Amino acid sequence: MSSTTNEKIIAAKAALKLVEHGMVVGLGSGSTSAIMIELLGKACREGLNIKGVASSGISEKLAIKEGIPVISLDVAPKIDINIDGADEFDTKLQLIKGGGGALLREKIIAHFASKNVIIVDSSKKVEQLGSFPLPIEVIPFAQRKIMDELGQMGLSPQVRLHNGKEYRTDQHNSILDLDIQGQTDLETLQSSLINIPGIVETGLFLNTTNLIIMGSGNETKTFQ
Ligand SMILES: O=C[C@H](O)[C@H](O)[C@H](O)COP(=O)(O)O
Repeated sequence: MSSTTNEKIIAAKAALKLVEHGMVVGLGSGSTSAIMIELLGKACREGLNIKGVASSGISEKLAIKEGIPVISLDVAPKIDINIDGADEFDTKLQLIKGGGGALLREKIIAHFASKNVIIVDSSKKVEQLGSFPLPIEVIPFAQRKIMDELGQMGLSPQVRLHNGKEYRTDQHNSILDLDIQGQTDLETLQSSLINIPGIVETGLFLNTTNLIIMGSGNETKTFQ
């Protein structure tokens, strides 16, 4: 097993301790969240009584396979805890997410969750966000014009591809990956992007996270 995978498992095991009987749990997306879902599934099979709200079709399928009762956000009375991964984080608990294209539902769940816990391996910690291109979800109808505007803003948008075709999200939208290196005012960047009609959401998670659990070697480090 790679040291990165080991760190993801260590972080997920630490997060599992925060999940209590009766909770509604937000299920993140990506490889670290998949490890979390597998751990939750095992705990459910051993008697833990929780319900999950999935942030992507892939996570929903995995959760069902693992035996976690999955409910839709609409019928969830509340989300007690949301456990998700990240592509980058800084010590101000700001994140870039969406490497796997699930940023929109992830952000919706993060907004409605009482507590947001991010689990990561140590490669995800950065001084300043932006080495990882920022994913944004856009309506395909407006994609070309949005790309022109983002190009003028110096953000070098790239259309995300999958198997040689344009990638589509669970909502059938496109993902553009932006170069935000050197951008220090992330709140303003978020506002500028979200104010462009046709941009549905961005992968900047600036004010949602309560706790980050990072696997570091054989230990965990926390940021809160
Ligand atoms: O869209 C995907 C999500 O934001 C993931 O949580 C993020 O890409 C991190 O994924 P991983 O745990 O595979 O590094």
